[in-house]
Amino acid sequence: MVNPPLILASASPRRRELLGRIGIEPLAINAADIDETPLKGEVPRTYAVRMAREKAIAAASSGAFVLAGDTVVACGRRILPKAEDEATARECLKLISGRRHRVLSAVALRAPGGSLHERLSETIVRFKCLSPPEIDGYIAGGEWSGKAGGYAIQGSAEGLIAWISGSHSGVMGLPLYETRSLLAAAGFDLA
Ligand SMILES: Cc1cn([C@H]2C[C@H](O)[C@@H](COP(=O)(O)OP(=O)(O)OP(=O)(O)O)O2)c(=O)[nH]c1=O
Repeated sequence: MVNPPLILASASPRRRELLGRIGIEPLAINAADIDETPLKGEVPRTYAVRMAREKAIAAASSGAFVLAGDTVVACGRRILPKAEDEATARECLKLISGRRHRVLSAVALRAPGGSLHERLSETIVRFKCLSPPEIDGYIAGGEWSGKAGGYAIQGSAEGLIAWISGSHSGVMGLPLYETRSLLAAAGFDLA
């Protein structure tokens, strides 16, 4: 069976790499530029799914599958920002130090006919209690840049993570189990 083309609606090189791990090479990358402001009172899981869905809709292309993802780090009901500067990254690390937080990673698929389907992965992560020198060292390394919650599990932060329950690929940005099952349910041939 020949699949319709698949477009990845993401500027994230990690999402492309993760997709490659399950043998899928997108025909094109069409990063969606959407308003990522959470709605008033919006809870993290609803927000993550809505963002993934809106990215898939924004990159819609007739006759193609469009895949999008969104990864949100949450402390209780609080949605942590994507760290774009050192001060934000530092604030996030102080908040998640020594306690559990959740990583909600949503994936949305727009099928060639226009129907939309989503899946959500939820992972619980616990960092060790971070000392001030550990926080300084992590900040100096710069791996936090552009990452939700101010860290990247795929880098040196893994040495600071005491425990994780859920999906490692989900924390990185694209939950592969959910992605595969979403594609299979929509009739994409993964053979
Ligand atoms: C927590 C965590 C997040 N991240 C990344 C994944 C996402 O790229 C980013 C969260 O932002 P997203 O808005 O999910 O994605 P993005 O802006 O990078 O890309 P696009 O919207 O174009 O698809 O944080 C990691 O790479 N590792 C981690 O451990």
